Parts: sequence; structure tokens; C-alpha cells
Amino acid sequence: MTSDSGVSPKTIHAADLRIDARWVIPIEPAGVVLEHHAVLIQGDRIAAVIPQQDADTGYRAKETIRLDSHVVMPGLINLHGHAAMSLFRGLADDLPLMTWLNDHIWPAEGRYVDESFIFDGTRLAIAEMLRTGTTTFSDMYFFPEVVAELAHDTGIRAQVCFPLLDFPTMWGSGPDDYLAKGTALIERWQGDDYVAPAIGPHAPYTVSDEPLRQCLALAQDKQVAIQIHLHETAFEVSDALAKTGRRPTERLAELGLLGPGLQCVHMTQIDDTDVRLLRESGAHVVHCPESNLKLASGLCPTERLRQAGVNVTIGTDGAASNNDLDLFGEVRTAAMLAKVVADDAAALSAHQALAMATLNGAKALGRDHELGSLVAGKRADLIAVDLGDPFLQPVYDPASHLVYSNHSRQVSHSWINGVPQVQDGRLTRIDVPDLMLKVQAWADTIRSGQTG
Ligand SMILES: CSC[C@H]1O[C@@H](n2cnc3c(O)ncnc32)[C@H](O)[C@@H]1O
Ligand SMILES: [Zn+2]
Repeated sequence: MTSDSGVSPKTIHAADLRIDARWVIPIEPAGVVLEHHAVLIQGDRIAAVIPQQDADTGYRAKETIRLDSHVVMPGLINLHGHAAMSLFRGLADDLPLMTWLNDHIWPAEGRYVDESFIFDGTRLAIAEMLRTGTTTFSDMYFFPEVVAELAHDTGIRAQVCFPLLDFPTMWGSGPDDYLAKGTALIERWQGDDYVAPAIGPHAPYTVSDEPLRQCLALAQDKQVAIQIHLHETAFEVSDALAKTGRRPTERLAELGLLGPGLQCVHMTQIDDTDVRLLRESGAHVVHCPESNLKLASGLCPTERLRQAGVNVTIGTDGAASNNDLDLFGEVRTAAMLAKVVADDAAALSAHQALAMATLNGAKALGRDHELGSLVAGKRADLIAVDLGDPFLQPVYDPASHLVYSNHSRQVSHSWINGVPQVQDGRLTRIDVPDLMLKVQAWADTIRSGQTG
């Protein structure tokens, strides 16, 4: 069909939302910064990322937002944490891992952790993560059914790993009980858009072979991921060598756990065999640099792993060992550390660091076909960061500012599945005054040593 002038009329597409941004960093293609582009959203998907002039002629949007001093990019993916531990932030500092766990954190958990602790602590963590640009997080903690329900109701994406240890905790009496409850969690949430259930055996030093085999069987049966703390400290590796003659990664490989469904958290101690096992199996590494630094656990050689072809993602760990859940801060630390560990200032460039916190995380979750970059057809999970403040001037390269300059309070907007979660720096779906009252009550209880 042609108009009277003989020229074919241009198709005008509908969009729910048009975001006009000064800069867009789509992550795919890698290393690209687009200027004066529009991101068009239809329903829960990205419809297009195109120059603003093309959006003027090709799209009619119900709503348009102009972000003239902002960079728009995919939402961040925090691949490891213990969300409700936010309520233990600053409770036990300046300690090495095993003293921190044995003498402080595990006694505190035994005393205070119940369903209401998990609900309030996880809500606090979600508020912090959303406010600082995270749109997907992974959790490994007690009462995972509470975390799953809360993430779903809030509309934030979460991989919820049920915990498993050899010994009893507040959530279960032992491996069989954890597995039974975990199986119920998987059956309840599998296929959900926001919640991906997964299996979280705590660490090689707290889970013996038979429960690890059962974790693998469950993962294979239900097609879910496994996340485990691995090679967090030199002591973990030397102790395993002394007791079993094998490094923990070798033990997991022999048990059959190493594979593309395994997320190995920390990996601060790595030899050539570890690199080979990770590369050949397709297992993912979750780098948690600030927790590793604060507990003096060690340094993950991310550049070596990256060059070997291992997918390296990033996580904050819990707020009791970090002590925040600001993933941009984590990315900055990761970029700095990568350079000094590799003795190469070119290691982990700004664009590679941003990919680590977005697309690499999506790969580890098995969802890179729909998350992790701003590509038409993917889910509309995106954030805007305002670079307009004086402390961020001048802007030669927005990717550089996102990684190397401090802008943690500059996340102005966030959408998950096209639904606004942060608008002009304010959380849209969390009642912050109510949350603050609950947090204050927990702080009073914990400070006075009472039980909850
Ligand atoms: C099985 S639920 C999670 C369990 O892990 C503890 N935890 C928190 N941070 C770490 C860490 O860095 N290494 C090992 N274990 C950690 C947490 O307190 C829970 O008990
Ligand atoms: Zn952890």
C-alpha cells in the first residue's frame, strides 16, 4: 500500500515506554557506548535500542522519560549473597573467616534467625540492592521459601539456593531434611519468572560426599543449578589436602559436581589443575572481592581465569562480611584487584568489569538468552545512573565513571520486567519507613543480646 505521494507509509510501532538516554551501554555488542539513543520497552521486553531520531519516526510510546545526563545499562546481577545477614552488618568485624563464623556468626544465627528475621533482613537487602542497581540476586540462606515469596512479591529476580550442611540448623535437622525441604522449594518455584530455585551446599568442609552426591542427583533430576563456597581460603585447601590428599575442586570433580550447572563462590586459591578443571567442565566462578579482602581470605586471579575461558561473575557475599551490597562498589574493587593480581593495568577493563556484573552473571544462571544485555527481545531489566553531579565531571567515557568513580547513590531508575522499581532514586515497591522500624527493632534486640 502507498500514500497519495506514492511513498510507502512507514510502520509506526507501539511501545509502553521510551527512555531517551544521553548514553546507553548495552553490554552486547561488547565495549560499545551509544549516544543519544532510545530504549523502547513493550510489556516485559526490550523492543529496540535505536537512535532517538529513529524512535521519533518509528515508535509511538505511551510514556517517554528523558534522561539527559544518564547512562542506561542492563540491571546488575549479584551472584552471591546471604541477604538476611544485612541485619548482622557490622556485628563482627576484623576477623578471619573461621573465627568469624565459629565464634560470632553461627552463634548469632542460632540465636536470632527465624522466619521473621529472614523476612525483614531480606527486605532490607533487597532495598539496598535495588537502590544501588541490582535487578537480580542470588541468595544462599535459611528459610529460602520466605526469600522466594518476598522476591516474587517485590518483583526482583532471585536465584534462591536452599542451604545444606552436615549438621542441624534453624532450618533443618540434617541433610535428609534439607533435601526434602529443598525439593519442595524447587517444585513450588520451578518455572517462575522471578524466582529460580537452586541448591546451596554450604562448602566442602561442611558437606560430606554422600549429601553432595544427593545434591547432584537432585540438580540433574530437576535441572537446577548448584552454588557452593569453594577454595575460599588457603586453610580450606591445605586442610583438605592434609585430610584427603585432594584439593576440594578435585574432590568435587571426582563426585561429578563440576559442570556448567555449578557456581563456585570465591576461588581465591587456584593452581593449574583447578584452572583446567574449571575450563573443561564449564563451571562458573563467582568472585566476591570485598568479602575476600575483609576476611583476609585471599585473592581470586580473575584475569588468569578469564584468559583461560572460565566465566567469572561477581557477588557481594553477605553484608556481615562486606559490609554492603553495592555491586557497583564491588565491580570497582574487582577491577582494581584484577590489575594488581595480574600485575597488568590492562587486566579487567571497565567494559569487561561491567560485563562481569551483567552478562556473565546471566550466563551463570543459564539465562543469557533473556538477561544481561540490552538487546531487542530480552527482558526489560535495566537501570539508569545519573552522571550529572559535579563529582562525576567531566565525562569522557561513561563506562570509566561507572567502574572507577564513586557514584553509588546515583542510580536514579530501575525497571525489572518493564516494571519500575526505582524512580528518581526512590523505591516504588518497598515501604521504607515501615522497613526501618522493623530493622531498628532487630538492632535493639541483637544489641541487647535478647532472643527475637
Ligand atoms: C548454609 S546458609 C549460608 C551459611 O554461610 C555462612 N556464610 C556467610 N558468609 C560466608 C562465607 O564467606 N563463607 C562461608 N560461609 C559463609 C552464613 O553465615 C550461613 O551460616
Ligand atoms: Zn557466602
